[in-house]
Amino acid sequence: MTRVREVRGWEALDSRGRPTVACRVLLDGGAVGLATVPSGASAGSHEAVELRDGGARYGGRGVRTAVSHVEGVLAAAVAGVDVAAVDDALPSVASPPYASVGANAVLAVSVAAARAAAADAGVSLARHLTGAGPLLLPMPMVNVVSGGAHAGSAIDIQDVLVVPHAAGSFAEAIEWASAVRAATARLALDGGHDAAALVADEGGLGLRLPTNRAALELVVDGIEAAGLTGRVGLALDLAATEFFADGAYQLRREGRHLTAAELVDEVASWCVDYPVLSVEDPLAEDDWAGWAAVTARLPGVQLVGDDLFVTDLSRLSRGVSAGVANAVLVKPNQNGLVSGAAAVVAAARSAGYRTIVSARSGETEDAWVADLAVGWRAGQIKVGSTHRSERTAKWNRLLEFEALEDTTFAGPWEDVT
Ligand SMILES: C=C(OP(=O)(O)O)C(=O)O
Ligand SMILES: [Mg+2]
Repeated sequence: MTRVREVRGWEALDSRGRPTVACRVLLDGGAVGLATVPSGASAGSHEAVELRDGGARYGGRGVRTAVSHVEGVLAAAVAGVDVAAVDDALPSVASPPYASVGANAVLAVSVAAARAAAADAGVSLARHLTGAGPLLLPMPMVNVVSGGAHAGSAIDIQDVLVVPHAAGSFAEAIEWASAVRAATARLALDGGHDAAALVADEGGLGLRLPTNRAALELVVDGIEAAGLTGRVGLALDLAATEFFADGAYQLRREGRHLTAAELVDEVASWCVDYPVLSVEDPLAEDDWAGWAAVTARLPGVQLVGDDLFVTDLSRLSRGVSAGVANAVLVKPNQNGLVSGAAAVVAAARSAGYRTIVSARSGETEDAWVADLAVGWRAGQIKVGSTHRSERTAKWNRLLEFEALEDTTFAGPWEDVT
């Protein structure tokens, strides 16, 4: 048993230039763990609650109050506690959704403690979580074209991503994704798009295209131009909650207002016309009926609940009981605790749902989410594009594992146990 000696917190910056919570946990014996937490733009309303200061600083987005809770009530709750039991002690101060202390404060302590425990054991966080045996590297989903809240609504849907499903290694998967992004960017420039406006929040191409379908078409053309047809497929994140308003799905770029049934028809037609392997949040976060309809309609497609499940056990079990979706996006800051997100991974796996560990659109250079994806044997990971350092930090962490450790690479859509 190694006890927590000290918890410190401070305000750092994320990739959108907004404040975020950073934390250092120091253990008896000298091991330390540091962590900075990310932040979403298309956040679900059922997520654990970020605490922001309000007022004038940083447009109200300061996190000094959350930091004061890190160094105050949260530090007091874990002082002298076995580092392995930190996640059990944190909820004694506040319970989900952590509105009083801030899930950004709670997660910072939780991740820093997990890192400190790994450091104390002399291993990486991934190794600490996964135990002995080869590390399982996840199949990446890589953003190529961005829209929605990540790209000034250039298109309505949020992400058109690629899945290099035939790649034989993680490094090859990233190389292929990079080739597709480069080819897609070239096609966009040839088509007259403004190079200066290209890079969106997650490093994807923020292209003002006439329709959503045009974005899929362009990336498929990029796959072909890169010579990777049949080896790289598409994944979509509609983030449909963001364009659901007044009882309809508002595709503003196209001037169309769709019912859930019409949107399901639209998505189903994309899945017929393009090599779509995975669709995230095709319906809004509380549209359980629409979700049931899309699940019945597209049994062969990976259907991922992000805003639907918000890395929450009770929402996931409602989905499992209703037979809704077949995969869960796992964002630790939606939950608030590393152990809470791990429990969602375990529950998903026992229900036969796939798991995709995900970063947020507001990130930092910190790469702990890559360690969690490996440590939990999640099978898939989504952290944005191959551009912007807060994205490459995660890919580079996985490339480092592949270069230096005994690893296996998650095959295409391999069911991981
Ligand atoms: C990463 C995502 O976006 P955000 O962090 O803005 O919620 C997502 O919706 O999957
Ligand atoms: Mg999403």
